[in-house]
Amino acid sequence: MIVLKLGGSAITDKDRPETLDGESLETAADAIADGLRSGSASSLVIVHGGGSFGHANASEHGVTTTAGTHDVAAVHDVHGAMKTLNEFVLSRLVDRDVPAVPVHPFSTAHRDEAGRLVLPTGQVETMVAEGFVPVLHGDLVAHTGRGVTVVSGDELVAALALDLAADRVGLCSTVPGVLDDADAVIDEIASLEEVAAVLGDSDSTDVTGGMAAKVETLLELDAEASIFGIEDVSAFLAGKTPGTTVR
Ligand SMILES: Nc1ncnc2c1ncn2[C@@H]1O[C@H](COP(=O)(O)OP(=O)(O)OP(=O)(O)O)[C@@H](O)[C@H]1O
Ligand SMILES: C=C(C)CCOP(=O)(O)O
Repeated sequence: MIVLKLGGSAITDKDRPETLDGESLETAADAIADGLRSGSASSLVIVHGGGSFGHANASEHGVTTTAGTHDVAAVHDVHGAMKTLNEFVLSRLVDRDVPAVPVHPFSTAHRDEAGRLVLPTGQVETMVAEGFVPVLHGDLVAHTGRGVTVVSGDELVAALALDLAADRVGLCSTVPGVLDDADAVIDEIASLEEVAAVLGDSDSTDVTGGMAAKVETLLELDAEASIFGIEDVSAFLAGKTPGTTVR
């Protein structure tokens, strides 16, 4: 089982609200279609982030992974933006004969009082067993005592990887890996302390914490995870470990 996240900052144009980076999304979709055809990625779950969809809307409504809202209009606005992006991602995949189907976390997941994410995965597992490629996305989720809060695609990747005992976990982003203070790709990360000084937020509006939150989430996994650029989706699906490996 492979869990692959298409980073929102990689598949959208982060400088323009609700705009795709069509070329990058098509590069990723081509790589996924090739991976399925070659058999190297036959059991695949995809998650995508928000990029220029979702984050700005969430920020306008003051919603983050911990700050919630009970405003119905905010729910429709943020969840609606993420569903729009999900439709774009699905259509690029289906155009290439990838059997991609949507899974909207707002309708299935929630957070408990302590903020822990509860994500049922039975439907995802059954979809994969039946030959589909489920495509989840960062979203809002109902949060006990706080209305709704944001769930990042990275948190979904971690929950799916744990629950489905993923063999491989990959996150593509707008950078070729985690960069050191000289902008060189760091090959391996084994603890937060060794890289904390170079980890920052995203360059664009981002309510879920950028690279720092990504590395922190991945360090909690049993499986090792790779962080790489969109041009390396193909290599990752072919079994290689491009970019930065978090173990
Ligand atoms: N040391 C670092 N190495 C690489 N990127 C870094 C580093 N510190 C901060 N960043 C920022 O983190 C960003 C990647 O995190 P971001 O959350 O934007 O990625 P994403 O998952 O592709 O997008 P989204 O959260 O929208 O899904 C990079 O574009 C860069 O601006
Ligand atoms: C902002 C929303 C709703 C989802 C964010 O998901 P991410 O881009 O993976 O952090």
